[in-house]
Amino acid sequence: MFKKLPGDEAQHLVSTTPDTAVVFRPAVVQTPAIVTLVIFAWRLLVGAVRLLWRHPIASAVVAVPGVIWTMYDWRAALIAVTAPVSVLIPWAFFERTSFNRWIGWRLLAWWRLVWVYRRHWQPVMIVSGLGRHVRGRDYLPRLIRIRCTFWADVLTVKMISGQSVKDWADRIDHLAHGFGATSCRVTVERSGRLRLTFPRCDPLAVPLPAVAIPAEASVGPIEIGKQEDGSPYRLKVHGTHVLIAGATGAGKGSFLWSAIRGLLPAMRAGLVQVWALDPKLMELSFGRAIFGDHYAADPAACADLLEAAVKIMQERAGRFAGVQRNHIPTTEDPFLLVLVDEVAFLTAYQSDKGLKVRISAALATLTTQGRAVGVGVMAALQDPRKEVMNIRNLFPDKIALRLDESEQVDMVLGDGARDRGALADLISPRPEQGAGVAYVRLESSPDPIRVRAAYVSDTDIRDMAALFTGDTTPIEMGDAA
Ligand SMILES: Nc1ncnc2c1ncn2[C@@H]1O[C@H](COP(=O)(O)OP(=O)(O)OP(=O)(O)O)[C@@H](O)[C@H]1O
Repeated sequence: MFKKLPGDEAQHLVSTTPDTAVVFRPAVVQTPAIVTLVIFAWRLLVGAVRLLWRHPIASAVVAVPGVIWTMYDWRAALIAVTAPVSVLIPWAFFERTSFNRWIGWRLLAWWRLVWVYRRHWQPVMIVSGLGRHVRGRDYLPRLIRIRCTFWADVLTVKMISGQSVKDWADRIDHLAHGFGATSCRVTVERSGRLRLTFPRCDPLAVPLPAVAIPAEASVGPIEIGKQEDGSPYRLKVHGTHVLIAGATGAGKGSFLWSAIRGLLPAMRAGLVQVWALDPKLMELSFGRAIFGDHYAADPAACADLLEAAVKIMQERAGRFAGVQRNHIPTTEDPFLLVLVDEVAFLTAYQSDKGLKVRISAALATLTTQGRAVGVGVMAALQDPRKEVMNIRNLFPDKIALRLDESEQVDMVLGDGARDRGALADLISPRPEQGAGVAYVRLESSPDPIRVRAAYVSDTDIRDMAALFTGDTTPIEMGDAA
């Protein structure tokens, strides 16, 4: 009835645990020496071919001088080694960027692969639970490729069949500490393959000066600052709504002012109007001249301004219906951006119930219907809890600056954002290091990206106001306020 297995059952097994597995001592088969030798020779051959295939350049670096030495003499081999080195050293010193692109980052990637990732791969995978050790065999995710950039190691990994992205996202802490990095980000490359990013340094640790005012009038995307890979970070404001959340002093103002700065030429050309709601009377009042009549600070004036924006929106919707589905900014129908600093002052913390209802209704109407007709809302707030901001899900694009608690990250950026590496609660509270640093999650991508907004100083704002009000022709404003 039972199939007989090779080997002996271990006798006299004493256990007090009822479900102890039955242990078999494996049968020992004597292998002839020649078979073992053939197996080892075959493995050596396969290993050599794989080495040549995977690392042709490294193999050539070692093999070519050896071959020259054998064919000629050691002097020829020495020349073969020193000639390229005498080219590489000046190249590395004087043309660092191209040297790194072609040689430096590849060498570093190889070194990091050998010294960090391959060495620690098995223990990190097993201990974190991403790999399994079953009956003496390791089942590990495969490390397919490693690429180094100036700030991070980027690994391509093939998951074990049956694993999910969440399995990895839940273990970013294990991975980061296991491989000696401060954090780890997980993104999906394609089905079954993940990209893990381990930062080696923080390229956003230094404050950025304000971005130059664009020469051309444009409604965006507006250059706000930098991304981690050094490329400019551009924020879309036309055709969306943006929610900016951050603890006090996190640098919300730099996002608001960088957006205004980028839109300034378009404002001068009459293609954009920025309406400012400044209930704290601090942030936006500084450049009040830029907003003209479309500035409100006390809650009643804020409600009026928002309702005026709703009116414009509805009038446009009536006119555009059946004629056009997307808004194109013109001087007749400019893009209208409603900026709200500390929106909770107008909603959750508003003691006048009537005003609170009017403001909440106007904001909800603008965020649900405004983007197709060229009305956008950009709102900043400190506390992202639902009871404080119950319409936060109506903002397609979200920005999380430094937050006080880890739970707030998903409240702002949406479910799973923190697991994927948006560690907004760990952004440095030191202004020079962390103010303006944020994780952005766009409607179009589930992967949060880390950016830093440029700092628009008081002098920059004063210059912007002077530029806007100085030699410009007055801009046609809507009949609000
Ligand atoms: N992008 C930035 N780069 C460097 N430093 C910045 C940046 N943004 C702001 N700071 C610094 O951080 C300080 C606080 O910034 P800011 O007032 O914009 O924060 P906030 O989030 O608006 O705070 P609050 O909600 O209290 O108004 C600024 O005075 C400035 O010194």
